[in-house]
Amino acid sequence: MGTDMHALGADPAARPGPADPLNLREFQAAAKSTVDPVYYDYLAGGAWDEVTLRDNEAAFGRLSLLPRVLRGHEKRELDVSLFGCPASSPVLISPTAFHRLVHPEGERATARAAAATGTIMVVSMAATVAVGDIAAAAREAAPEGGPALWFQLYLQPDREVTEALVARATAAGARALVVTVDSPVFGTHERDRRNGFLDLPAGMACENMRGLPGGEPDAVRPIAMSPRICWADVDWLRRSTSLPVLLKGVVHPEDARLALRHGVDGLVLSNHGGRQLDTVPATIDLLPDIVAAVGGRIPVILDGGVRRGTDVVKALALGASAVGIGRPVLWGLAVDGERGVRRVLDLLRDEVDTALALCGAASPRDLTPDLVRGRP
Ligand SMILES: Cc1cc2nc3c(=O)[nH]c(=O)nc-3n(C[C@H](O)[C@H](O)[C@H](O)COP(=O)(O)O)c2cc1C
Ligand SMILES: O=C(O)C(=O)c1ccccc1
Repeated sequence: MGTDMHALGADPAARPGPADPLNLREFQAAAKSTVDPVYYDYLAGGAWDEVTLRDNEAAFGRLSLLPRVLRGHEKRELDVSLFGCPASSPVLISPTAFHRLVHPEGERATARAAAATGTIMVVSMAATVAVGDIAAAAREAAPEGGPALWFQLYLQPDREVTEALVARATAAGARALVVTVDSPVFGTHERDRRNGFLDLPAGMACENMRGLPGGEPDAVRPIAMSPRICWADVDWLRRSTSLPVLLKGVVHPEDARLALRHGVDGLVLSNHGGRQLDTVPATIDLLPDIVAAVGGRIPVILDGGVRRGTDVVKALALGASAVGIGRPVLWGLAVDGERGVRRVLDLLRDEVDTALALCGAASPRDLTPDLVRGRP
């Protein structure tokens, strides 16, 4: 056959076997059959009735793509650069807690896959491996420098603690700080209540929280979610670091405008994968209003429900600079460790490449809002 139908299978070692997942949803199904059901519920679940959880994915399905034809390009260029960090695709790894729940190597394996594929990884403050050790694993996998790690944090009521966390992330080489602002309290996950999943199993801990100021040298401090956190804390952080500061979880256009006024460098448009306030709209439905509020002054990264290359193309066309994926990374990690995460990232990158070509686009820059239609 003259077409490149099976390009994915060109390397026999990488060729999927008959049972290998072929897309991100099949990775979820494969993970479901191997992960302890209590942990699966923790990862897959959302808050209250899980309306937002479902809608994040469903909303992409309500949008259509209207491709352009005869645009005469040879190859696609998927590379992007965000805050001076080059990446091989506009898909980055959103921060998720507790990777060791599904794989003994935990965040180390995820970081190796990110490094090997040229993907920006946002390390969670609630990682089960310390950020310095995650960075070391990434360096081993891509000794020539590799892609960036960013660090996600919840501003702690005790500023000394936040300062120490920022210092650790900075020392580890993190290139940006992603401050999650949608969690003044922790959302209610009824699946976890039903299952009695309240804490990490013995032998696992939030390693970034170990040995912080005000505690015993080896003690792990609980992560505080504090309703007292306000814009003054963002101003303080902005002054206390030279790293780019992004806010994750801004969904109201007025807050996007406030973020600009407070000198924030970027936004992650996120509803926390439907895990915080339930019934918040799907992020893809909010994107046009947030992009309009920001007016191109800072990048907007979207996460929530991205499962296909067409989802990525829709978000980019509507003005996102990049997208993040949360759960699919955990599914890959659960199924096959580093290799599984690599496969998830490669599959999605290939889908984006094909979807771009089919839209008549040579790069994300060619994607414009007129390519996206609401379904009648
Ligand atoms: C198991 C799990 C843990 C998460 N932990 C964090 C976290 O520690 N910090 C954070 O800002 N967001 C966290 N998130 C939210 C993700 O960063 C992201 O917003 C969300 O998963 C995106 O949706 P998706 O899973 O549909 O791709 C978590 C999500 C999941 C599923
Ligand atoms: O589960 C989550 O979504 C999450 O954000 C989190 C935050 C702190 C600790 C564990 C998980």
